[in-house]
Amino acid sequence: MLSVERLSVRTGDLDLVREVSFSLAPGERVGLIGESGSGKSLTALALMGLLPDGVTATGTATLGGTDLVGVPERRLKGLRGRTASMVFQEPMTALNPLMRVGAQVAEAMTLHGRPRAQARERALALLDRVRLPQPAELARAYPHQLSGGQRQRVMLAIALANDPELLICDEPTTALDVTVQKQMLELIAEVAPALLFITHDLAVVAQMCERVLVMYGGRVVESGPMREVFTRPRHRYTEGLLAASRLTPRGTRLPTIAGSVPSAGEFPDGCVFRNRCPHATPACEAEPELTGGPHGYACRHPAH
Ligand SMILES: Nc1ncnc2c1ncn2[C@@H]1O[C@H](COP(=O)(O)OP(=O)(O)OP(=O)(O)O)[C@@H](O)[C@H]1O
Repeated sequence: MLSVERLSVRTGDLDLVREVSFSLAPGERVGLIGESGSGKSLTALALMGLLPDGVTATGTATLGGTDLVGVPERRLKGLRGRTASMVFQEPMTALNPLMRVGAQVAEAMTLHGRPRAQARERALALLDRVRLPQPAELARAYPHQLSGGQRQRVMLAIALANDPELLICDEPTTALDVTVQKQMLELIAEVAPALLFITHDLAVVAQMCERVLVMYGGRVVESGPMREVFTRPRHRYTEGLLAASRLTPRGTRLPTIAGSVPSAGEFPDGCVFRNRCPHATPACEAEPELTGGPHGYACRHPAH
């Protein structure tokens, strides 16, 4: 569905993203990870046609047969939100502070030609879909009257407004506290038609995605099924990322998020990362034989 081939992004004669290729099938969730400055955001912005002035993309990217790279801005405006939609890290800067949030969700649809009354009605349905309480009341609020988590849900409602084929999330939960972050991730996993998920947080990617692309210095240096990349990293940079992360390969099962994570069947013996176990306690640490398992990963603790 999304097919990216040799996508490069440059400014002047400086290459910022180099020949990135990948594909993403309908319903698939792919993580894009890598250290700060590795080119993750520019890759996403290139797919959205939202690169900053002076920064250009070459190569090809098609989504459902529609070209995304090298398309004039006038055409892109009509496509954006219907092909791919994006949710950014900081919703306060993306929302209009002077406009009620319901009107902002509705505007995303009227801009694409939907009649005003219909758009208003659907805006309420979307606010409900992203599990905002009392949508009719909430629609009349201004962004500053909402919590960070609620604003991020409004952004998600806007992103979903025109039934995109692909949702791109760039660190969508970094600014949220842990409990709100978890709820938001569950919601994204549930509503995304297909997902390209950008993050620094390997634990989050392990939870959300089936496949992962690792970027380093503007290139994709490694890609593959999440489990493979995280348990048998081939690139030294990925090894370093894993070592520096909270993930340690001595674990138990991932908590289930909207059925997206590999089931115990896909992970022989429930083999995954220890810190993803919702029940992990210091007692498990004290009893290594319970966390050993045949692969060195499966948690055998009776309480789990
Ligand atoms: N407008 C711009 N002009 C010139 N260089 C830029 C521009 N925007 C980004 N860059 C550079 O391109 C590189 C990739 O940036 P990008 O924002 O894609 O990284 P990232 O992996 O998303 O990082 P982060 O995780 O910090 O958001 C960086 O070296 C950055 O400094």
